[in-house]
Amino acid sequence: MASGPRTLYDKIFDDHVVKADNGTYVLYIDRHLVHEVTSPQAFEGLTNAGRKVRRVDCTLATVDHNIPTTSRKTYKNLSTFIDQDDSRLQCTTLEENVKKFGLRFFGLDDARQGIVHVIGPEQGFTLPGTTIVCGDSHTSTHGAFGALAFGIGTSEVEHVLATQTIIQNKSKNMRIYVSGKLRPGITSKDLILHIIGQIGTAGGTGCVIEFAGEAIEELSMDARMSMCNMSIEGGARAGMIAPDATTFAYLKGRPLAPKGELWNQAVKYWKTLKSDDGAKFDIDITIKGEDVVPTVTWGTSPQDALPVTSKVPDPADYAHDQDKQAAITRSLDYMGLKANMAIQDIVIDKVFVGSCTNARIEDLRAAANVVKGKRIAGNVKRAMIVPGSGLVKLQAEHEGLDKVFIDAGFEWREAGCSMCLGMNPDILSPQERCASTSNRNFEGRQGAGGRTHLMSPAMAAAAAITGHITDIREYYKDENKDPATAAIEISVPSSASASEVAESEYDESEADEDDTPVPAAEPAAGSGESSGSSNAPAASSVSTGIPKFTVLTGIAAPLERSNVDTDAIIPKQFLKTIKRTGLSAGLFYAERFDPVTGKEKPGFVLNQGVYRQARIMVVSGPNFGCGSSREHAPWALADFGIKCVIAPSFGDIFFTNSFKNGMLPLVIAQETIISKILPVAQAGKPLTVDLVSQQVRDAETDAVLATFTVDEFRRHCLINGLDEIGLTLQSEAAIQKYEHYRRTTLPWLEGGSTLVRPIIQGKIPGVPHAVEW
Ligand SMILES: CC(C)[C@H](C(=O)O)[C@@H](O)C(=O)O
Ligand code: SF4
Repeated sequence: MASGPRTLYDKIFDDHVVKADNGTYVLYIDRHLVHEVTSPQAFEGLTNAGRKVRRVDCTLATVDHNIPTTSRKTYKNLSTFIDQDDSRLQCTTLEENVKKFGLRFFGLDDARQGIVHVIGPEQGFTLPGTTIVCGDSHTSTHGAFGALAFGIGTSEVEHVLATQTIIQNKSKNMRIYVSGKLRPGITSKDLILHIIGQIGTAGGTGCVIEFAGEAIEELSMDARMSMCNMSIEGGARAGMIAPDATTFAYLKGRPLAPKGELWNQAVKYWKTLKSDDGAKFDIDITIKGEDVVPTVTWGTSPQDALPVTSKVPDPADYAHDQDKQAAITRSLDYMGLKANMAIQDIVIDKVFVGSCTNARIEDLRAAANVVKGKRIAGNVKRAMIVPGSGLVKLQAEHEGLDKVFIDAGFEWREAGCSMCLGMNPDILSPQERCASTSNRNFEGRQGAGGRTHLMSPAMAAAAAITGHITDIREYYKDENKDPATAAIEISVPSSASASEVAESEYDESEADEDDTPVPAAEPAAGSGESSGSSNAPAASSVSTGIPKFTVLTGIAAPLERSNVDTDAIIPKQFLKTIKRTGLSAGLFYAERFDPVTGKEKPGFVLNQGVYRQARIMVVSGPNFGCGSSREHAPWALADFGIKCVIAPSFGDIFFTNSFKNGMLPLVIAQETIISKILPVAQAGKPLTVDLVSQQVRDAETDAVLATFTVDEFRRHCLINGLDEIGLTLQSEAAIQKYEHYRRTTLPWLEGGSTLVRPIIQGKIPGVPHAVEW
């Protein structure tokens, strides 16, 4: 536990410790969000081990990534609605699992369905001071409420389902203080892109970022969510903002927020959730709010963010930094851009307003205001508005925004992840260029060969009208609009705030009359009994085990790159599986195979000679495995035969995911890698990675090239092949003790009056499943 003045992160962390052992903590998880892509293997693991979901009342599931965003007017069921076989299988598998384990589920016939990070806050499932996880990297979004929210891999999803806890090490505290005010027309999306441009995609590695300062306090909840959403793009484990009056006003009256006396108790506690004066931050950065201008990305990493008034970088200016020069050259080539061209001269083909970053009601209002009374430019082939949830869609329609968009030539879609990731039919064609409000511009992210420019909703809307990237300030000037008020010009009917729409969709008394099978009665708060319940098989603490890792000798493949994201390690089309095996075919797919012929590209290291047998990968640059939480990345490496990756640093979630699969992600100083280890790999010679003696050796000469240390608990689990779920379940008494503490100290987090009992799709009277679809 932290002593002395504590940060917001320290406070929430300390309040959730079930067990501490030498720097390794078992943390209780208050809220677990589940979606179809990262859960099938977790539920399969539970089933195989005969385990149940510990807290069905703290778990909420939906489908979002794989679903088409076409009209649901004729929707009957998931099986008939989704054409793609693998997408359909993932969705129906989730549907079966929520039935089997008795979980709450918002399916496509439920107005509350939407992107997992939009629906949690909307329902009041997300609350200040809670720990929130999801098998999705953008779980950081929920930190906007002063929650400790972070993405996890599928093995951890299984761990949370089974134990309602997670094993954690303490992250570093980082503060990004935004002083002063943002200038008129500048949004939190510009601010977060600006910040990532400054700190880089590895800037927050190993940290939890607290965003603070006047400019942050002035942001609405929707705007705060956009900021925290992208803290993962800054490499952080989580982002958070202290809860305040804005937070409480947003939450009050939400269906799952506490009510009555519990609300008062909760607010009293929530008001204590701020960093103490004198609390120590390991990294403290100040950004001047007034320095932030409309910001867009030009390249293939979120850190390639520049003011819209700038020029595309020139590799010739980076002769002093060869890594950077190579990265810029590669990005320019992929993006089809010329060095030194004005960013505003970049002509676009498509526009996507959507994603968990920017598909909330305020985002749609901002975009609608820009396009009202206009038509999209002739060169824009397609412009899509994809609301973040069914309730955002209803609200927007209530305000007439759908009509504004349709009149301007936009498509008005149903809720889902859509073109943010292209796991569904909404994708870019090769070489198409998109102005996008999403969060990732990686190669192939929105479709193989597609080119993404990240920006705010207002800027994406302006680009749709002008046909090229546009400075929103100039656009507003031409329109004689005041940028300070432009985003809210479209009137909001006072009778229907988003929370009221959300509220109207759920009536607890009606749900109580529902005939949904209820797994088991919830004990009253403070009764001392475990309040989790499930109709699934009883818990088992049998350890199923992971492959052991002791000493590994094998060929090491060299990869001279930085910031290798998990989208590159395994692209989205390979995530549509319900298995953990057979993924090597997708490993580094875009780099290994020609997209048209499917033939191997001879230039990629894993297609060359001895490296086809690689057991180890040696990466020269930092931040390997950044981005998405997909555990498919380590699964694919392991399936290929690579059990150890050596790099100067790793993306947090990839790092953890590797250990859970009996693999070793090994952090070694960059100089040592470049001078001692990489040459052996480049010569096609074998290396030995010895976890027992913590050494990397030249396998032929046995010379020690590097020594290393690995967190003791993780090393112990790897060497002995221990399954962490089995280990954690042995701490049942500590978990029950914590649950008793939680029931008595933080009662608003419990079942009973504040949390609804589990509900199954299509079973709640009063919820407009068919609405106007
Ligand atoms: C599918 C999921 C693992 C992934 C994530 O973790 O971020 C996705 O949401 C993404 O945005 O790439
Ligand atoms: S980043 Fe995109 S794909 Fe991932 S959860 Fe958000 S909207 Fe969905």
